[in-house]
Amino acid sequence: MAREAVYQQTEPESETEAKLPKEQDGSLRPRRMAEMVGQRDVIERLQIAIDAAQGRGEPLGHILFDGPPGLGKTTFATVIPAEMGTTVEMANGAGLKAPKDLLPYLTNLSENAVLFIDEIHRIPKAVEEYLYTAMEDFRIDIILGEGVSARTLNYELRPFTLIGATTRAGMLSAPLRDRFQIREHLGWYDHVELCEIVRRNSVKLKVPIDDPSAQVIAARSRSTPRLANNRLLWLRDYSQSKASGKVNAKITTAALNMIGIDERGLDKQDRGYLDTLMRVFVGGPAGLEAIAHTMNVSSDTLEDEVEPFLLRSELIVRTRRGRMATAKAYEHMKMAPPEPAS
Ligand SMILES: Nc1ncnc2c1ncn2[C@@H]1O[C@H](COP(=O)(O)OP(=O)(O)OP(=O)(O)O)[C@@H](O)[C@H]1O
Ligand SMILES: [Mg+2]
Repeated sequence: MAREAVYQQTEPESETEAKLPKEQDGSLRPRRMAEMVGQRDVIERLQIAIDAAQGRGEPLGHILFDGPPGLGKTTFATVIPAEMGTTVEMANGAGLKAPKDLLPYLTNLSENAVLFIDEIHRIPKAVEEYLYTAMEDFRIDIILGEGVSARTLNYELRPFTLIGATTRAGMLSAPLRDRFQIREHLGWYDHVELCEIVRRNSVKLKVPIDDPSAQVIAARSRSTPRLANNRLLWLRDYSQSKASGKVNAKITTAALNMIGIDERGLDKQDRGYLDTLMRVFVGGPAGLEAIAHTMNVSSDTLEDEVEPFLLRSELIVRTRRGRMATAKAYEHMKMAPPEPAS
């Protein structure tokens, strides 16, 4: 069961568990921009900005990355400081509950260093307001005391670059969003790019993968590098324990079938969603909350992690009255569509 949680990214039960799937492939994370696969246009624009900032001896403008989980936001936030030859402080929006939580990060930053705030949409308004002056003027105003005895201390910060990452760009307030000079949306990876990531990482992991096996993994990784890495890590374990270290397309397919990942890359949770929508709600329309309650998972998880891929694969559609399963979904799940109401 613990293994399933790692490889399949099922609904995390706690903060620590939530970190597990992400840290698992830490050793596979590219260290430099040149090691990254895909996102060519993003990389090209960033390289221009980095060159220009370095030429001027100034910090890079603040950067906001948005996009679905596992596409490289944190990776960019770690390779950019490496390219700049500077250091990075890592914070998480969920941990910055009050302005005082932000202070140690801001005051620790060395000149032109990077502050990375992951899940930046989760910072509360009071913290956000501190960030405004920090981002614009490299200054923070700390209010000490209360009422009539309150006084403001102005604190000069060393120039720095804020890199924010979010899976929910729409939840960011306009004033915060507008303070980022560079905004990049990370999109899905194509089949060729995923094959390349699998191939490169198989070398790092010393898994002797052939091209057909890499294709099987790529096809079942939902256009997401993190999932490709997780599938590859599982394949390594599986082949060591079941196939004396040998890997071919048949072994790869058996390994992925065993953890419930089908030929479209859907996992148990995705199929659970389709099953709920098709069986319990007779194909829909059904509201997100109702589906989430029936499945006993949070609606955020469904909206962020399950639905984007099902929508993109045209297995479900979102209508004004709720979610509906498509004919393609019935075909994929090998279920008979409901009789049309007469
Ligand atoms: N362009 C890339 N080239 C090669 N590997 C990549 C690339 N982007 C991501 N990866 C791999 O995918 C893994 C997940 O990426 P990353 O942690 O950067 O995603 P993320 O966008 O920050 O996701 P989350 O929203 O869940 O935090 C990385 O550890 C890395 O190994
Ligand atoms: Mg991340």
